[in-house]
Amino acid sequence: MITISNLTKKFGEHISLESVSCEFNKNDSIALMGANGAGKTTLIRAILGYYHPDSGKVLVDGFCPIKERVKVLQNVSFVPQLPPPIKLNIQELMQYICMSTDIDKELIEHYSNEMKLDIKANLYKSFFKLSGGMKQKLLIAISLAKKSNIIIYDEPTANLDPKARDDFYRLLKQNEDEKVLLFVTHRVEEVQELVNRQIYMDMGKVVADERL
Ligand SMILES: Nc1ncnc2c1ncn2[C@@H]1O[C@H](COP(=O)(O)OP(=O)(O)OP(=O)(O)O)[C@@H](O)[C@H]1O
Repeated sequence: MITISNLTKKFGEHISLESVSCEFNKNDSIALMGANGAGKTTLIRAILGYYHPDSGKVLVDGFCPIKERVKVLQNVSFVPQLPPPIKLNIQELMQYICMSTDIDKELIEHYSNEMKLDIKANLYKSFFKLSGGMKQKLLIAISLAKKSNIIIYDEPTANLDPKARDDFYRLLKQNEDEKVLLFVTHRVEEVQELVNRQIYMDMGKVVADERL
C-alpha cells in the first residue's frame, strides 16, 4: 500500500531522511520508533505529501502524495502530534467534515462516546478551546469513523489519561484488520499487543525493521 524508495529529505544542510526505503502492506501494524529528531515525523509528512523529496519516491496505493494528494488523503486517517489550531466549534467542524468527506456523523459520535468525550455537551465550544486530551479524543474518533485503509498516528496518546489510552488501544485493536497502521511512539510497551512490526529510525535512517 505504501512504498518508499531511496527517500532523501534535507532542510538546508540538515539531512532529515537519508535514502530511506521501506514498504508498508495490508495488515502491517507498525510501531515507528527512534530518538527525538530521528526523522519519524518527516517520514510521515512525506507519506502525506507535505514535502517534495530531494530524491527518491513515495507511492501510496500507487499514487504520488504530492501530485495526487486528494486521492492519497481520501484513504488515509491521520492524527498529528499536535492538534491543529481550528477555530470552528465542534458542531461546525463536524458539519464541515461530513460535507467534505463521506464520514458518518453518527459514527464520529459513536467513537467519541467510546472515548468518553461528550460531544453534545461541547457542541458550541471552539475546537482550540477544548483541553489537549479532548482534542486528541475527537481527532481519534474522526480518524476511526473515516474507515480508511491507512491509519497514521504520530504520538497521539501524549495528552490522554490512562483510561482514555486503554479505550483508544481497544478501539484500534477492533479496527486494525486489513489496514496499514503506522504508529509513532516512544512507549513501545503500550502498543506491544497492537503491533506486528517495529521500525527504528536514527539520524534519518531506518536502522532496524523487525517483524514480531
Ligand atoms: N520543517 C522543518 N524545517 C527544518 N528542519 C526540520 C523541519 N522538520 C523537521 N526538521 C528537522 O529534521 C529532523 C527530524 O525531525 P522529525 O520531526 O522528523 O523528528 P522525530 O523523529 O519525529 O522527532 P520527535 O520524536 O522529537 O518528534 C530534526 O533535526 C528536525 O529539526
